[in-house]
Amino acid sequence: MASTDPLAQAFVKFSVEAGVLRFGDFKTKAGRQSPYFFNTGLFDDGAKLARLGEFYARRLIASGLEFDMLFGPAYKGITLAAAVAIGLAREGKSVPYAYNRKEAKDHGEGGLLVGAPVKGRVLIIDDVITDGASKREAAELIRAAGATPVGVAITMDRQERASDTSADNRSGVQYVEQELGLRVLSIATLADLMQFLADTDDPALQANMARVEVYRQRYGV
Ligand SMILES: O=P(O)(O)OC[C@H]1O[C@H](OP(=O)(O)OP(=O)(O)O)[C@H](O)[C@@H]1O
Ligand SMILES: O=C(O)c1cc(=O)[nH]c(=O)[nH]1
Repeated sequence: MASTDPLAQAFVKFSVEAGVLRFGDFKTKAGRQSPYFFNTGLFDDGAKLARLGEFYARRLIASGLEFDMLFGPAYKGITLAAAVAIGLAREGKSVPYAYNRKEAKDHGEGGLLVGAPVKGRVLIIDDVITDGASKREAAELIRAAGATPVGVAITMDRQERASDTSADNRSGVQYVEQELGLRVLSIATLADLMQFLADTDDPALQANMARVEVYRQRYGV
């Protein structure tokens, strides 16, 4: 469980300070009461978005994963893919990016896809994975365009089972890796979050550790 990944630790700290990673009582998409929630939509100004793009870019470059372009699934993935494209360009790796509309446009240039032609090895950029259904849809869109999805980059891997009702005990990340054959890169994980709580000298933050641990024991993978 211990994590000493400096990029992940810096990212958790940044996310807590930005109010994106919060502690309290939150309902997840799976219907669980979670003691923490990561709301990527709260990277809501230019400085935070620029830093977020930098974190993704550094994680992607460190991973060694080879890709030709980025794809951001609507809606949240659109902004994120743009931020990552800028972050990568700042690291000296400028790549094309594209995104989709949720509803096809029937006038002007028309269609579902916007941005660079979708071709080659495509990396999907999104916020989180819950059960992986929307990543499967994104991968299908990419394949339908004649390109090859190779991975998904997200902010935080919650490392918890996707469902309480299915016999499948895997997390959404494991599903995407094993069933869709895509590599998943996350800037940080639940393990990184727990390490941050263990190390912080802020007692108010550290007080959340016990509840997060209970949650992890119950739902963690
Ligand atoms: O495990 P997954 O099936 O990938 O689900 C997770 C995705 O679902 C939500 O987005 P949603 O598709 O609702 O679109 P949004 O970006 O418009 O909120 C969420 O923001 C994730 O991106
Ligand atoms: O499970 C979810 O729905 C979920 C959890 C989380 O921390 N962040 C998020 O955007 N969704």
